[in-house]
Amino acid sequence: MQSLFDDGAFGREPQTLRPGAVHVPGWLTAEQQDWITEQFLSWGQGPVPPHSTLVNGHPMKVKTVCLGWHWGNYQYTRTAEDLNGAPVPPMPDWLVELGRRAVAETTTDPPNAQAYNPDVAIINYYPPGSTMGMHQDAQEKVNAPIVSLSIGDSANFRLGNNETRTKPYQDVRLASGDLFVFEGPARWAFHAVTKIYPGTGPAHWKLGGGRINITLRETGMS
Ligand SMILES: O=C(O)CCC(=O)C(=O)O
Ligand SMILES: [Fe+2]
Repeated sequence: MQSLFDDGAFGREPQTLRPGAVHVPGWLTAEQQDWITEQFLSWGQGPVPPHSTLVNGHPMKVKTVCLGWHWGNYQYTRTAEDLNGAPVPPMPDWLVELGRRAVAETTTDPPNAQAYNPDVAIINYYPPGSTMGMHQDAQEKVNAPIVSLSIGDSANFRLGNNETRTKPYQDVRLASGDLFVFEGPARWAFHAVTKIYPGTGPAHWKLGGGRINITLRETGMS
């Protein structure tokens, strides 16, 4: 596993959409994507099962599991209060390290990377045809970066402005293995996933269809 995430395993050029919003295509190798997919399958075994979080009283189309903290009822808790009450598994060290490396490679503010200590991972599975509406990641109490990793079918990711759910926004296609980081002036950007492109995932991918997205965040809570 150590060698799987060694120096040299990463390498594509970052593309800055706007200050603080950086896309790195193909950041994860096929082997890393497969390994993370195996972890995804084990996270799905519980103790908190993949579930549809309620947003504005409606179940989201994505199925979610969390590490570190549970996200539900617009708050972070250590147990899944809105589901089975089970404690959330801890954040694995390798995921914290991966997040730090992601920030180190994309930030314009290098001390950010050293200081980055994500304590929650939200792992979403998008079934074919699903979407996620415009929202801000707003339940965190600190300004630390959001690190997003995508595996499986490609998606249209919409990066909006910081104030409204409407234009101006920019669309970017996130493919399997892509990294997206939003920090600093883009940290509180509204964003959405407007489309999953069926049949675009890697041939080797164990899940076949759909998409996994992992976001790493700092809650600012203890
Ligand atoms: O799936 C994505 O690319 C974004 C996910 C997201 O915005 C979230 O989990 O809050
Ligand atoms: Fe989000």
